[in-house]
This record gives sequence, structure tokens and C-alpha cells, in this order.
Amino acid sequence: ADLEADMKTLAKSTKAFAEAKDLNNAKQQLVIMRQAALSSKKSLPHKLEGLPPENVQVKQYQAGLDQLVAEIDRVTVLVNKGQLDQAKTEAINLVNIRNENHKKFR
Ligand code: HEM
Repeated sequence: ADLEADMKTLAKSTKAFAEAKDLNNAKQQLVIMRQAALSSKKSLPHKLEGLPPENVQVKQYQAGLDQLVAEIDRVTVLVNKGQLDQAKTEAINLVNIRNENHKKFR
């Protein structure tokens, strides 16, 4: 999918995760989120269009998405332990990572 579509998927799944009432639904949203984050890594933002893979900014963009995946994985560990409330608290970091990276690349 293109980056806009992946970002929309990230937005929908993070919202649905925050509203999830049960562990199964929460887990499902995290799987969707993770796929969209990995798919985003295959695209370049408009701001970085045409830059080669070895470009420093391209590397930083990809590192931002790696951070997002790592955070999704930390949230997933808590969901898998049955700790939905703690998982939702941990998930606040997803928003921090989003905001930091949107400042740089959006
Ligand atoms: C949960 C985390 C995130 C959410 C919910 C999110 C959400 C969004 C949304 C809703 C848009 C607008 C899409 C549209 O055009 O309709 C967007 C755009 C964008 N986001 Fe994110 N985002 C997240 C994380 C990230 C991260 C980690 C990065 C970079 C490392 C990133 C980079 C961008 C860029 C570059 C655009 C503009 C599209 C472009 O230039 O091609 N986002 N995001």
C-alpha cells in the first residue's frame, strides 16, 4: 500500500486499540498496526522523494518506524499477558513516536 494508506490504517487501528474492550480485539488491532508500520518502511515520504537508501534522512525515517514496531511489540507482550489496561497505558508511547516523526518527515 502507499504511505498515505498505511498511515490511515495506523490511525484506524490505534484508535480501535484504544477503544478495544477485550484482549482478542486488542491483539487483532496490534497485528494490523504492525503490518502497516512494516509496510510504511517500504515507502518514502514526499519530503524524501528520490533520495537513495543510504541517505541519512532515509535511514532516520526507517529507524522511526523500527521504533514504532518495537513499541507495538512491547504493547503486545502486555496484551498477551492479559494486561489490557497496562497495555493501553504503554500505548501512549505510540503517540509520542508518531508526533516526533511527523515533526521530522510529514
Ligand atoms: C501510530 C503511529 C502513527 C499514526 C497513527 C500516524 C498517522 C498518520 C496519518 C493519519 C497521516 C495522514 C495520512 C493521509 O495523508 O491521509 C500520516 C501521515 C504521515 N506520517 Fe504518520 N502516523 C504514525 C506514525 C508515523 C511514523 C512513525 C512515521 C515516520 C517514521 C510517520 C510518517 C508520516 C509521513 C511522512 C506522513 C505524510 C505522508 C507522506 O509524506 O507521504 N508516521 N500519519
